[in-house]
Amino acid sequence: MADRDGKIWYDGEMVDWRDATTHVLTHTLHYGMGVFEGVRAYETPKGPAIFRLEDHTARLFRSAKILGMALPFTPQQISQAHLDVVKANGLKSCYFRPMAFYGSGKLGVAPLKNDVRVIVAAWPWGAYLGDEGLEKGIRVKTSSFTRHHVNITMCKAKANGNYMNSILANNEATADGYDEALLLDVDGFVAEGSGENIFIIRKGKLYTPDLTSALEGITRDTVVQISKEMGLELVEKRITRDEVYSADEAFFTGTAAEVTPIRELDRRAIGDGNRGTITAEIQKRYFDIVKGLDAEHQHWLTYVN
Ligand SMILES: Cc1[nH+]cc(COP(=O)(O)O)c(CN[C@@H](CCC(=O)O)C(=O)O)c1O
Repeated sequence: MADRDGKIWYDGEMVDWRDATTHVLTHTLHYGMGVFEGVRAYETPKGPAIFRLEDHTARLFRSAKILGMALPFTPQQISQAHLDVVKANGLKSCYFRPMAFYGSGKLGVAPLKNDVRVIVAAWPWGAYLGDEGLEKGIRVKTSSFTRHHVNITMCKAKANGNYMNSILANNEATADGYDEALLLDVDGFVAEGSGENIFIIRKGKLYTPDLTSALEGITRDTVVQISKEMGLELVEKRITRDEVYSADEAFFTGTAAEVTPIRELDRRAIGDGNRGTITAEIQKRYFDIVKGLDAEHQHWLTYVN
């Protein structure tokens, strides 16, 4: 990634990719307290459009508030930075990484004297879990790592350090030949993927875990809206791993993962082991919306030009 061309928005300035660096004594590099987002822009008939930009910016600020970080820019400035980065790099579609971190200046646990730095980077990024995964579904393993207890770290903050838990889970799953991990909460109920929320479908009803130990996903919220428009009953409840085993369909949602079917959990085929029909419909509606092909959901799109 470091050898790319292009520009990155860094503390209010557009800098060359290679110059977007930080000191090795950057506080967040040592202690992991920072906040970030994953946002996507898609190519639409009216040019690039950023999906639910304001919602992502709002979550970035919510995450910072939860951690007690004061961001040195307004939400409007951060949202505008996304638009500027697309233009500066001439991107038609992309994945954004806005991130706020404590700079160098003082090491020691408390970052009180460290300035907060902010970047917005963007690059082309295809299917997070692979094109084949989008079409045929992915193989998932229940992780031996438990999702954080809600009072050990702040699960509603999309915080850099939270992702050590996700990395451990994802690394374990992929090392064992799976595509992604599913994490259980401290009580053994399904929480979420290492970077996604999860839905299951049984007898035509949609179920998703309540948000106790999971990130409040924007894609999850989009799918909740889509399911209502499809007339599907949606139940938010505690879900056990064997309810996933017994499901007719299952899928992950996330900005990076989009809507990725799960064809297998722990070597149990979900349904017939293929992308389910309801999943396929939700996935199609999702992609029509993000690609500007759905007139009813233009309010979720911020057009760059
Ligand atoms: C733990 C977690 N749970 C749920 C979600 C879904 O949230 P949303 O994108 O708002 O629907 C994400 C996003 N994971 C982001 C980071 C992936 C990565 O860093 O790699 C993403 O999908 O961009 C998570 O990281």
